[in-house]
Amino acid sequence: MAGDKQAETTVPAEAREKHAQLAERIEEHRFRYYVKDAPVVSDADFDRLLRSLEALEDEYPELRTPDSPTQKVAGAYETEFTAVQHHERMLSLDNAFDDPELAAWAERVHKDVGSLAHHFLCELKVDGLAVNLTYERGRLTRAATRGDGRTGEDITPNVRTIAGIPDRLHGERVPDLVEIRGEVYFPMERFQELNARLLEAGDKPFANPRNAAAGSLRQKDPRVTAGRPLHMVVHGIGALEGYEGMDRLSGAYDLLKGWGLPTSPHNRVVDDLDGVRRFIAHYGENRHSVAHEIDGVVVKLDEIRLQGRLGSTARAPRWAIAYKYAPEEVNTKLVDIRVGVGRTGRVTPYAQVEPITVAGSEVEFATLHNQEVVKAKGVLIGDTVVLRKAGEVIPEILGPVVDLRDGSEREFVMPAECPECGTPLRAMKEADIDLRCPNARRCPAQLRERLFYLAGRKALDIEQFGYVAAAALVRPLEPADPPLVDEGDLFDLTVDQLLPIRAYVLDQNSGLPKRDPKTGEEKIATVFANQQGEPRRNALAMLENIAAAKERPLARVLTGLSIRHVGPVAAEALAREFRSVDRIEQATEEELATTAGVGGIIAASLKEWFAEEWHQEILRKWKAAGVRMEEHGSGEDEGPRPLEGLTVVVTGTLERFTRDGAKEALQSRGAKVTGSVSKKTSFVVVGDSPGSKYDKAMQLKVPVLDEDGFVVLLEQGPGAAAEVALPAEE
Ligand SMILES: NC(=O)c1ccc[n+]([C@@H]2O[C@H](COP(=O)([O-])OP(=O)(O)OC[C@H]3O[C@@H](n4cnc5c(N)ncnc54)[C@H](O)[C@@H]3O)[C@@H](O)[C@H]2O)c1
Ligand SMILES: [Zn+2]
Repeated sequence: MAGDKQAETTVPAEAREKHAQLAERIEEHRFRYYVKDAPVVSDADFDRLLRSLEALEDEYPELRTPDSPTQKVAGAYETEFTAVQHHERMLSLDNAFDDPELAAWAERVHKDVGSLAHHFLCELKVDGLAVNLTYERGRLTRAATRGDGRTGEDITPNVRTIAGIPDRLHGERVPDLVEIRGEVYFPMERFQELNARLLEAGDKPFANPRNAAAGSLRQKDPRVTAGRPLHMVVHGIGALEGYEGMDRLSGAYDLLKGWGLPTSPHNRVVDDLDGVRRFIAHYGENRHSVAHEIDGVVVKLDEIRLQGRLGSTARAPRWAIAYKYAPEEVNTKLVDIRVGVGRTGRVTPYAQVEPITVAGSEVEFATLHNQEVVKAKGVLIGDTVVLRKAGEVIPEILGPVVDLRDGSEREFVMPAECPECGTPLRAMKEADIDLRCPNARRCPAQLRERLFYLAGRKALDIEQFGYVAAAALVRPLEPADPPLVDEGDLFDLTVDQLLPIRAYVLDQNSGLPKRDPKTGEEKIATVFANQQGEPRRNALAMLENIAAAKERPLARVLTGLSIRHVGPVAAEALAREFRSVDRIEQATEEELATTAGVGGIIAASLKEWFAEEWHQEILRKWKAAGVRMEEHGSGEDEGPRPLEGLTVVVTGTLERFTRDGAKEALQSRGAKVTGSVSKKTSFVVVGDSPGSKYDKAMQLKVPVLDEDGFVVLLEQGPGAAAEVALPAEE
């Protein structure tokens, strides 16, 4: 192609120029990534750059010269480490970003192997740094980074400090020479701690765990590496001498494991593309059940001879592909650090970032927990930061991209006063890191959060009573006096009180006013009335739902009071034991503390709560309004309690019930549900993968019910259930 003069002239100067620029940018990012261990763009952004270079080369194949960044394994740099040759080349991987790309790869494989039997080996793509270990006659003689695939950096002394990498292979048939390829990673849960330590010592924090792995391993002084919690997972074999008979890669891994190498427990051989898809889907959903970060799945042809038949390009093997998951990390700007006030007055800093889409949702705020965490992360306002959104978890900031600082960044200072009511903040106990706003009753933020919680699913479950309504009732712009100064008057609200209210429309994530996307102005609304000044339909529904909520069971009412530490589970236990708010109040701390599911901390917290005069007033007002503050008497409206007196343990996963659902079904029929099996246990209900409780039941000869037996117990009672219980055998 290079000699094709005619074709060369068809590349417009513009495209040539663009290609050169892109290539240069890519090389610069690679240098920052592989040598400095401090990239300034996210992997996703980097991949996009590389892909646009590829697209350009697809259009003008003449641009695809051997020295293009698309054609080589990145990493040929002069560094402070000694350069060493790999016996066999270390390659990169081709990527598939979606199912059609994966299918196209599988199709090519099928075509190339023809009718020969073959399997796919699915592995997790560990997000770390590639290393090559050379074992000669079973002894680790050298460890190197990948480098440009032929030549890497000698990091032998560093690698020797990693626990889990054997110095000697054991077993009988150890080869004369073997190159072991694998990934070194830094566990996510140790990452923050490392940055905190680095900052304390005046060193630069890492932006994410991958950089921490690379930076920890590529240390001039191996003692530094030794102090870092690095791990390795094996994912390939290079040169091999003096060993015959490896025919499947999966089998080879078993062999390596036997020699003492850290192989992955997650690898799986599947028969076809559908099996691959299932593996990909499974780990897409369980990405965080694994000890290391995953950025994808690597699919390999398992038959080693067929691998040889497919061969490799200059950059990557044809017999493997990396399926990439949607990135969970992005880089964005830390616009500000604000503080929010929670239901219990706790004041927590949170990050406001330039809005960005990550893992499928738009993110503008990320949690920062407390002022110590802000410090430990080493982020400054104005920094470019690495933001991570893992699954359903609240977005978090991992670390700053220090190399992009320009000096305009500033440190966050925790405010001394509540941002919403101006009360001086303080720690409630001496050792507390958390600061709180002590104005519990009237702080608009605390009251708003309490009301929102009270109306939520876990408490009184009042539909149409959302965050915007809570905010409007507590701190309207008009009228001057808010309808609610605490939750006492909630059940006495009237339409007439609602109609004149004008308020900011607040965003539930930030507690800040929402903005009009067009004008950028803060949204203000008559929340409960339409333009004619008539009540909105959902405002009327809200009032109806508030009235209906007076009839909620005691546990929900208790939960709704926002008593510290009294969540739905404790409330349930209290309601069951004491059956009315009055009796809970009259109980001694001792009695409360010894109640199953309550305990000392909750008992003390309850005593504190009842001692507060304004709490008493809430109770008086709610009672007067007709809120039910006791369980209905043991009689008609409670329903029969056919399982009264039984103690039941549920273990393992049931198909037709969630754990909570099973528990509730038992409790509502009067049974006591406990966590451990004893002689007093009436039945043990056993689902899938039950564990030690099942063994214990067998040992103590407690009747065991499977899921069908459980249904019998619920529907027909203990007598019938005993008939279908598994015989308690020796
Ligand atoms: N942010 C930046 O500035 C920047 C710069 C350069 C590269 N990068 C990132 O680095 C990656 C590109 O590097 P690459 O060329 O090494 O390609 P790659 O990471 O996409 O794939 C190849 C590598 O995957 C690793 N790997 C992990 N698990 C594996 C397994 N089970 N089996 C086989 N290999 C496994 C191996 O180390 C192998 O070298 C991309 O994610 C890219 O975004 C980022
Ligand atoms: Zn306050």
